[in-house]
Amino acid sequence: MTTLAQVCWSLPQLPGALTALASRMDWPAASSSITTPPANHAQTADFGAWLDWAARRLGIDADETETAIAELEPVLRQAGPALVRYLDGGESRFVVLLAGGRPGKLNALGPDLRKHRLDVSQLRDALCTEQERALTPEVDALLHHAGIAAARVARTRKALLNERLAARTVAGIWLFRLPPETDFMRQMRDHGLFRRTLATLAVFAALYLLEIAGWWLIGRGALQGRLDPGWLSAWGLVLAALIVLRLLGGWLGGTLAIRGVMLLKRRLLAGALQMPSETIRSQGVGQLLGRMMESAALEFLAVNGAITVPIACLELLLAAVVLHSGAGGWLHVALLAVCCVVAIRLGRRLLRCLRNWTGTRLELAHDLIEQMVGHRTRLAQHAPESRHDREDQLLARYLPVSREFDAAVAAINGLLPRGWLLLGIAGFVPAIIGGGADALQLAIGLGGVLLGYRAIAEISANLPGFAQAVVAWRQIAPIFNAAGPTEVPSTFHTPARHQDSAKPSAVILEARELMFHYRPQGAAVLNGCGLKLAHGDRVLLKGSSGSGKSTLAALLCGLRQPDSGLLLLHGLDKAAWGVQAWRRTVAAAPQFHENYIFSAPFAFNLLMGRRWPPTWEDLQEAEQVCLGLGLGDLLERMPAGLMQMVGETGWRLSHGERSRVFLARTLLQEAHVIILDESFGALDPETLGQCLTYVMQRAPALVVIAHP
Ligand SMILES: Nc1ncnc2c1ncn2[C@@H]1O[C@H](COP(=O)(O)OP(=O)(O)OP(=O)(O)O)[C@@H](O)[C@H]1O
Repeated sequence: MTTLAQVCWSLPQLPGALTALASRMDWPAASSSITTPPANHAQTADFGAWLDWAARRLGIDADETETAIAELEPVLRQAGPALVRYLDGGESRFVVLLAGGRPGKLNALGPDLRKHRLDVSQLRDALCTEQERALTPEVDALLHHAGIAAARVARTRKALLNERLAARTVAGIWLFRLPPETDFMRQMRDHGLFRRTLATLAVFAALYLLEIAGWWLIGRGALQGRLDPGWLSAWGLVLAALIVLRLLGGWLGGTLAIRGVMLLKRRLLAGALQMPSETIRSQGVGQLLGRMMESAALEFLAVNGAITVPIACLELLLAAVVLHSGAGGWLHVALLAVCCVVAIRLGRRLLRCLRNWTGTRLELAHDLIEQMVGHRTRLAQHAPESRHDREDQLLARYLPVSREFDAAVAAINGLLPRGWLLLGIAGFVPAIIGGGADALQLAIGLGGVLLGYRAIAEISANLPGFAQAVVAWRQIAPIFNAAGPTEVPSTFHTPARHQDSAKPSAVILEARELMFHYRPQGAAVLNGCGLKLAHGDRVLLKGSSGSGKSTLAALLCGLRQPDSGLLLLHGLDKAAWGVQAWRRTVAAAPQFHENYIFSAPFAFNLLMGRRWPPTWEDLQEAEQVCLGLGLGDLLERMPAGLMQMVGETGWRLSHGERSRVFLARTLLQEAHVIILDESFGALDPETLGQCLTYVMQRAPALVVIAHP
């Protein structure tokens, strides 16, 4: 039996373990090199940050999961590929899990680079050892007190420990998953979508063939007067098989849709988060919201019709084969082809109408949101009689377009299936008049017409949804394509902490000859701009409105990239740091109108730049910072204190309170450089004095943008 010691890896061996796993799994950047994790691995956050970096170097995501001990075994069985950390005599040990496994067994990659089967209970016990050890004296005391017989002590102790531990959680399991920005085909392949599509189509093809066989059995038996028990039982068997196949096809199609939608949603979310801020700004909330609503059309199609339309096309092909062998022969096939041509033309018309309708609808949605956001301004400044002029104009444009779209849908739903029935019946006329067809051929022809009717009815019902998805795709493709691989620095940097930068006079941030344009042809907003910031520096940046102060702040904190010039943080550029580490080290509070209080607990609004959920120490520090910024009174007044819901739907903070939350949020980021962009404007002189003193005490290096 494989023991845990045979498959475990030590901390220095981890880079080797991960690269071996990467090449085994064919991860997108499997050949990238990774450095050894920080020696001080007891700090979980540091190790997590290293693993996150190492996984991203190899082209994968590492998601840490925390699981209840009661659920641990099933979670471990489903986890691979994954990394599990446990403690052995105070030392961290790691197990690399591969996908798959048998009941009760895990597939683990050992240091000999071979696959081993490991009992899941061994790993579970190793993960729970520490917690079990802490509980054992208490449980033993209970057993002693209850006078449990010596022979039963071990079993009872185990049962009691299991019960006590069930609700506790275990951390240290990292699941490796392809990131949503990976090539979509690769993701579909890895999630088995191609295999499932083929299996679904194969099941439906078998289903239709069986259906035809069923007709053939019953039709031939009836026409030849041979409906004996043997024929009937064969027909019954075919019907039973049809039910099973239909259930199987439905299940396959359903799971295919759910997996497809999940992948699509992850990708869209990743794309939305990676969209350049300039694109987001230039499109406005309304348009973007409209686009995201469009994605619902794609989802609806995936769940309801993505597989139905191809299956209906398959059915149509079968109908053509059956019709060809029936009384109508080639005439029926030709009539079916005519029906398909009409369907294509109607489909194209529908697509055109839908594009117009969607464009107008999105414009309407965008306008509505603009009106809602600016409602108070409109109430105060817009003459009441002309307040709804624009809405009226948009509605006047929307109504005819909407009517045209409805007519196109009605034409497809009403005309196509019924039209085919008429054509199908007309296709029998020459055979009946000529008298060349026997009853069997007529029956086959009729079966073909009905099969074609079912397929055409299915296509017509799903065509509007299909067209909607095509149009929606044009809307959301930019979001889908915005998700791309992010640059991962070649070396790992331990997350920033105040004390790391605390060497007096050490230069933290240096900018030389920075140049920046918002538009390639426009004038430079910054030209030849330089700055040197050392630990303990306090810099006031002032200048006329529009002179580029906020732009410089955006360059320094890594929100924007300079067109030319040199920007170094602790002597390294942004490529070496990676965007995330850079932005953790240089924190900026945007101007008031660009900052936001989220509808969430007050503590979330304070600590969102550090981590969430918070540790106990985070909450204590957040409270201290609030006291330092004069928010202690507010904390006392809010019934739930730090956990009070604030924002649009919660406790409404005053202008000055908001500005101090923005200050606290930035200070709590543990950055080396703090940049405050006009953060004190809303404060009365006394509070301003208190906040400025506190910020000066706390910030390792400070840049204040202000109009003093
Ligand atoms: N996204 C943008 N696209 C084009 N031009 C922009 C953009 N953002 C800012 N600008 C322009 O760049 C110039 C510098 O803007 P910036 O916000 O940096 O000035 P500022 O010194 O911070 O001004 P203020 O003191 O008024 O806040 C301004 O002329 C502004 O209109």
